[in-house]
Amino acid sequence: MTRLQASAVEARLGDRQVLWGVDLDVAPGEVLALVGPNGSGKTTLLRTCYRALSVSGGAILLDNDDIHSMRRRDVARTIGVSSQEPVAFGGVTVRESVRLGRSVQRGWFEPFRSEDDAVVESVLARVSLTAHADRDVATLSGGERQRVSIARALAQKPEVLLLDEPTNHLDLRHQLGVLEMLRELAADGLAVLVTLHDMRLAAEYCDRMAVLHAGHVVDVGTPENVLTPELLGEVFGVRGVLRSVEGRRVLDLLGLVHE
Ligand SMILES: Nc1ncnc2c1ncn2[C@@H]1O[C@H](COP(=O)(O)OP(=O)(O)OP(=O)(O)O)[C@@H](O)[C@H]1O
Repeated sequence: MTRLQASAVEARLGDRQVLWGVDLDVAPGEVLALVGPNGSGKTTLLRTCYRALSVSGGAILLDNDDIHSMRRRDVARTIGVSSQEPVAFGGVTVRESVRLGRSVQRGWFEPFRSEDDAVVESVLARVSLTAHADRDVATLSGGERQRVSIARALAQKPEVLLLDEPTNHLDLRHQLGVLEMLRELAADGLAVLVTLHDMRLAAEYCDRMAVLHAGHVVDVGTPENVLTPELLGEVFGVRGVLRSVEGRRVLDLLGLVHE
């Protein structure tokens, strides 16, 4: 199993520096939620982690190996990604789109085997897409496409899983379904890094959370340690209280902070 680390990561977009000295450590077996206000750099940090964006300082490490010194293919095999980018343009079925995840693992020119088909069918079932497997992805709803993107990442059987807002567009049942699934994957030993806007879901389902604010990590730790009224006020401009109900964390939001 593989550990993902960001070490003093700096990143630029155009002529703007967007990440400043970011340190992060995602261990096998944990779900780490990356939270922060709009524009704080969450997507940018995720993109540096899978080499979609080069760092301008520091490094992204997979078990102490800098991903920029690794073969691109080894990085792609280790890290599964569900990003905000479209899963496919028209003319590709759900099943074909998910099979692409298998090809990353198997190699593009290797023939498909029956075990690859079994993996594809099992991840389709896991995200409730079996009934839609033969549909063109262009005809799917936003939530169904979101699940295709997650299924494709899972088909890869990655050791590190990165997800950018995986609950976007999902109805309540599927939001909880995806987050329960991330917990199961972590229990299987994956290192899971997930950006989430919904702080209530982040609080309930993650092991630890990292808070980004204007490109800086301002806090990392358990939700109990991080989600203090002070932090919620200073970083998010809201009032809130974290409590425990039947052993689950519940974040109550109590409105905006008024100066
Ligand atoms: N091409 C670009 N050139 C310059 N700045 C950019 C570019 N793309 C994004 N940015 C800026 O970089 C910052 C970080 O963006 P990023 O998308 O990583 O934030 P985020 O935390 O994921 O935001 P959100 O919660 O809104 O999805 C933002 O201020 C954004 O405006």
